[in-house]
Amino acid sequence: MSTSKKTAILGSGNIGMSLAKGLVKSDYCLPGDITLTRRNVQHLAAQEQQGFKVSDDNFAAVADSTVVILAVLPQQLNILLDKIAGAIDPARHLVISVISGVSCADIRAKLGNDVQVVRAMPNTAIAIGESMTCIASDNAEAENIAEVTKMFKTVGEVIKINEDLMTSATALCACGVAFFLRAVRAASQGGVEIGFHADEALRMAAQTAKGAASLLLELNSHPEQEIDKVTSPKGCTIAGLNEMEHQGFSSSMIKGIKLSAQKAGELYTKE
Ligand SMILES: NC(=O)C1=CN([C@@H]2O[C@H](COP(=O)(O)OP(=O)(O)OC[C@H]3O[C@@H](n4cnc5c(N)ncnc54)[C@H](O)[C@@H]3O)[C@@H](O)[C@H]2O)C=CC1
Ligand SMILES: O=C(O)[C@@H]1CCC=N1
Repeated sequence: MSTSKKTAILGSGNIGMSLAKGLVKSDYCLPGDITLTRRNVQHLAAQEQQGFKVSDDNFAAVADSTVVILAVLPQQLNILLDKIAGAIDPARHLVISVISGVSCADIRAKLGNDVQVVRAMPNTAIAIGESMTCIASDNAEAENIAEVTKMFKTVGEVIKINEDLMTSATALCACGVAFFLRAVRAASQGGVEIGFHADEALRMAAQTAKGAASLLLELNSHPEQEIDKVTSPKGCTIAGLNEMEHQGFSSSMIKGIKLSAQKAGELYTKE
């Protein structure tokens, strides 16, 4: 029997589904502890087969849960909050929002001032237990922050930050998955040009990227420290690296992250 809290994930798209998968894979809870909602439940047939509860009734899903995870798009949120407001009991429910650009106060403005809200910004690597999740709250009790930390720690790393940095965390960590994947894709395309088949080039680039990230995380070192070990004098690494910098490699990554952070703050329109 599961001792986990009944959880409703409202909006089971890319991140909602990845989170559900990750929580079950890590044994945080059983599929039957989670109700997945979506407007068209036909899209959740496979998840129902796996033992998740599925529903298109957000109000009922909230009424049947104690933890409510909001995972719709920012532009879909107000309709959802209007629907569930009557089912939220501040004494019973903890609301967790993974929605970019929406503050805890924005959510309370719709659900009631007493409701405890925690924002969490995971990324899609949550499905395999490798998320970098940032969490923030302006009113949740320590016990609830601890529970959210525990939940997301089962599916990756967790850092608690100030809420005003949440849009920055979105750009660096959530959007960041796409940025690094594009870098791996570009490396593999380069690999094809210099002689490898596409599938092997992609595998080689991905494992190389994983090794590079692991060097930083496991040795606790700085990128330049590790780069210095690769760049032999008059060698081929520094030639390639400097050419990339001449073409704006670091600059384009920095500018992209700044634009994403700005955009993350503009995604939600209060009504
Ligand atoms: N995709 C990502 O990597 C990340 C996304 N986020 C945030 O998570 C949220 C969802 O993003 P995605 O999963 O990418 O979008 P998505 O479009 O894949 O998922 C949203 C889901 O919500 C469903 N939905 C919409 N209105 C609904 C309603 N009233 N009731 C039930 N379901 C409803 C949609 O059918 C869809 O399946 C966004 O706010 C985004 O900012 C946060 C971190 C990472
Ligand atoms: O692209 C987006 O808006 C969402 C938020 C972070 C990742 N995906």
